Amino acid sequence: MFTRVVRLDDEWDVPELVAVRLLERIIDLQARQHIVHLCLTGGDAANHLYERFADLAADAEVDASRLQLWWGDERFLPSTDPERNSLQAITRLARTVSISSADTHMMAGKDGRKDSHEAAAEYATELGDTTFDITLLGLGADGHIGSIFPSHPSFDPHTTRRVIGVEDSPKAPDERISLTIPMFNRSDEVWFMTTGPTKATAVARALDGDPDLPASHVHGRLSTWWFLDEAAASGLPPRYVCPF
Ligand SMILES: O=C(O)[C@H](O)[C@@H](O)[C@H](O)[C@H](O)COP(=O)(O)O
Repeated sequence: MFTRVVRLDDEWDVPELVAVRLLERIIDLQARQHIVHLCLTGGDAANHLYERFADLAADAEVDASRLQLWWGDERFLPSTDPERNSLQAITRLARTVSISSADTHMMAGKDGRKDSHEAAAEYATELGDTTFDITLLGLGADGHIGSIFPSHPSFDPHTTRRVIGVEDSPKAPDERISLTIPMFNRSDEVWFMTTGPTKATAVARALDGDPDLPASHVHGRLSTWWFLDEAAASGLPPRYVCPF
């Protein structure tokens, strides 16, 4: 297992580069296995990626029927709420990727459910023994990933649970659903996409292994990639960052 840090010299390059690499990896994986399982996330960096990926996928040989989309976390809102991570991703990807509902595994919306814990239990059942080929993650300025926050009950690197309900989230909305750190770590590859100066300290602390940050505990079974722009990489020692 290895970690690689890739620095790009312009914020807008990160979504573009990750989209190109993601397309290449999916095509490469689909040449070797029937189904590719992707675990997506929410946030601005992720949404910019989905836009770029849709641009590229229009002319590429991605077989959407052999692509299963999962989510690492979700905002616990009514299923039609446009603020939901899954709806923001699908709205962008479906522009050119013919995703069928059978291949998208969205975390449940509020819609009459008691709470996020009920929705988390449903997702754990749907997951079964599924593991992901690639998990995409953003990074909060506080070092959160998915909906796992520092100094918060959601943050337990040793839990045996795979999916949890999250209350009193420091990032709105206050109720969420999230895969746990051990579940993220069952992914073959974990890709972090992070841009902007507000993330520089969290990036440096995570790559330095600060145990108080959830991001420090997340690693792919085979590889972990950090795709950073200049500003997000600005807190790293020169030895750490190799231009792509
Ligand atoms: O609900 C969300 O937004 C995501 O679960 C969250 O984990 C996001 O990925 C990070 O907060 C980074 O978000 P940005 O890319 O917008 O900074």
